[in-house]
Amino acid sequence: MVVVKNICCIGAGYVGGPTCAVIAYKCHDIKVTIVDINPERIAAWNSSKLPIYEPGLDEIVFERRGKNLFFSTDVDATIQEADLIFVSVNTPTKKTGLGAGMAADLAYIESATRRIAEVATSPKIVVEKSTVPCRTAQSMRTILEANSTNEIHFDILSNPEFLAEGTAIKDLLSPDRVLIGALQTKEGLAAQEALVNVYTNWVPKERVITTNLWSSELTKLAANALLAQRISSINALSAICEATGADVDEVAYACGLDSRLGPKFLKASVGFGGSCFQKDILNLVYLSHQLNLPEVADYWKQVVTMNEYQKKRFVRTIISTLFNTITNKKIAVLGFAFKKDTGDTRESAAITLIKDFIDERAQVAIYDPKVSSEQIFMDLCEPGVVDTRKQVEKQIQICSSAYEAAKDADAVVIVTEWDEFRDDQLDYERIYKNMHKPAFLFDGRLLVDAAKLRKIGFKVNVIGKNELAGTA
Ligand SMILES: NC(=O)c1ccc[n+]([C@@H]2O[C@H](COP(=O)([O-])OP(=O)(O)OC[C@H]3O[C@@H](n4cnc5c(N)ncnc54)[C@H](O)[C@@H]3O)[C@@H](O)[C@H]2O)c1
Ligand SMILES: O=c1ccn([C@@H]2O[C@H](COP(=O)(O)OP(=O)(O)O[C@H]3O[C@H](CO)[C@@H](O)[C@H](O)[C@H]3O)[C@@H](O)[C@H]2O)c(=O)[nH]1
Repeated sequence: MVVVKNICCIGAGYVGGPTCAVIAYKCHDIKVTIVDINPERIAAWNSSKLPIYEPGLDEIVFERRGKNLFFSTDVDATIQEADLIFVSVNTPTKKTGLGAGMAADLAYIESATRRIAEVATSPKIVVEKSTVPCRTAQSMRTILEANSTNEIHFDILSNPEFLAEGTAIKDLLSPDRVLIGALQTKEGLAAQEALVNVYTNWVPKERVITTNLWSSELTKLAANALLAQRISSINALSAICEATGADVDEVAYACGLDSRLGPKFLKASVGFGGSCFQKDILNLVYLSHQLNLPEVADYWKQVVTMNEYQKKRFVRTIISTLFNTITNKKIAVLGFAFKKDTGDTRESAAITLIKDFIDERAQVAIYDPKVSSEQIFMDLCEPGVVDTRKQVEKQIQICSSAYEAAKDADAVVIVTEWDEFRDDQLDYERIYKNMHKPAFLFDGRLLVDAAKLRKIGFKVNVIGKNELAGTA
C-alpha cells in the first residue's frame, strides 16, 4: 500500500492555497509544500497578510505554517521530495489561436507537467487538481512518459476541486463529496487508494467517490454547467417576472420546495461571475464542437448567452429609469467582487456594468470592503495601444464606505451581496438624505426590502420584481 508522506502542490492560488492548507491542518504527519513561480504570491503566503481573503483561512495557515505547511518558490526541490504532486495551476480561456475565447489554455498545465518530468528522480502520483477538458490526463501521461529521462513511474489521478470562494474553508472541511478518478489498472487503483486515504483523515469514507479518469474530469465541467444553468434559468424567469408582476423570489421559493428541484442556487441576480462558470461552460461547448455535437454545444452556450443578456438588461433598466441618460450623473456602485466574502473580481458582473456606465459617460463611485483600488483599476482599464487608464481615472472614484460612494449620487446600484449592504446594517435614511433627488436604488442582488426603502423615499428597482408586483 502506498502511503503519502510528502505532498507538493504546484500553484499557490485560490485552490492550491486553501486546499493544501486544509490537508496540512488535518494530516499532521504529511509534509505539505505549496510552490509557485510567482515570488510575490509566495512572499504573501509567508507573511501576516495572505494573498487571498477567505473566511477561516488565516487561522488554518497560521496554525500549521512552519510545522507541516510550507510555501516556496523552489519548485524543483519540492517536486523531487514529494511522493504526491497536486497540479493546481490556472487554466484560463484561451485568448488567441485555435479555440480562442472558448477552449481552456493548457499552457500552464503543460509547463508544470514538463517540469515534473524533467526533475523527478523517484516515482510520483501526479494529481490534476485544476479544472481541465476531458482527457487531459492522457496528454499529461504522454508528456511525463516522453520526457522522463530516469524511467520513473508516474500515476495520474483526477481530483477536481468543488470549493466555492467565500466558503472555501467550510467546503474543504466538510465537502459534499471528494471525487478521485484513476485509470482502472492495478497501479492506477493503488494510487487512487493512496489519495483516498489522505482525504479519509477527515472526510467520511462514503463521501469519497472513486471513478474512472474521464468521468472525474467530465464531472467537474458538468457540475459547474448544471449550477450555472440554474442561475441562468432563474435569471431568464426574472425577466418574465418583471414583465408580468410575478415576484422572482416567490417563484424560486415555491419551485425550490419541490424536493426534485431543491432550494439552492435559485437566487436571481445581475448575472453570475467568478473565474469558473463561464470558462468551464465554454470549455464544455468547445469539447462538444470537437466531438461533432453542435446541438449539445449550442445548448450549453445558451447558459452564457443568458448571463450576458442579464447584465445588459440590468444596465438598460438603469439607463431608461434615469430618464434615458446617465451622462455626468453620479452612480454609486456597492460591491465589486463577484460575490460576497471574497476579494476576487474575476469575471465580476461589476466590471461589465461599470464599463458600460463609463461608456455612457457617467461618474462612477465604487465601494467594496475587500477589493483594492489597484485591482479595480486593473479590471477596468485596457492597457494596449491606447491606454484607457487616464480616461477611467477621470470617471471613477474609489470610496472607503458606502456612505462616501452614495454622497450626491443620482443612483445607488447594489452589485455584490455583502452583508453590510443589507437594510438592517446600512443606514439607508442617511444615504437617502445625502443623494440627489429623485434618489434611485437598483438592487441587482435582491438584498434589500424594497417596501422599506420606498417608505424612506427611494425609487427602488429590484431584479425580478416590478413595483406593482402582486397588485391587480
Ligand atoms: N478559484 C476557484 O474557486 C476554483 C475552484 C475549483 C477549481 N478551480 C480550478 O483550479 C485551477 C486553479 O484556479 P485558481 O483560482 O487557484 O487559479 P490562480 O490563478 O489563483 O492560481 C494559479 C497559480 O498557479 C501558478 N502557476 C502557473 N503555472 C505554474 C507553474 N508552471 N509552476 C508553478 N506555479 C504555476 C500561478 O502563478 C498562480 O499563482 C483552475 O483550473 C480553476 O479552474 C478554481
Ligand atoms: O443562486 C445563485 C448562486 C450564485 N450566484 C452567482 O454565481 C456566481 C458563482 O457563485 P458560486 O458558485 O457560489 O462561487 P464560485 O466560487 O464561482 O464557485 C463555483 O465555481 C467553482 C470553480 O469551479 C466550483 O468549484 C464551485 O463548486 C462552484 O460553485 C457568483 O457571481 C454568485 O453571485 C447567483 O447569481 N445566484
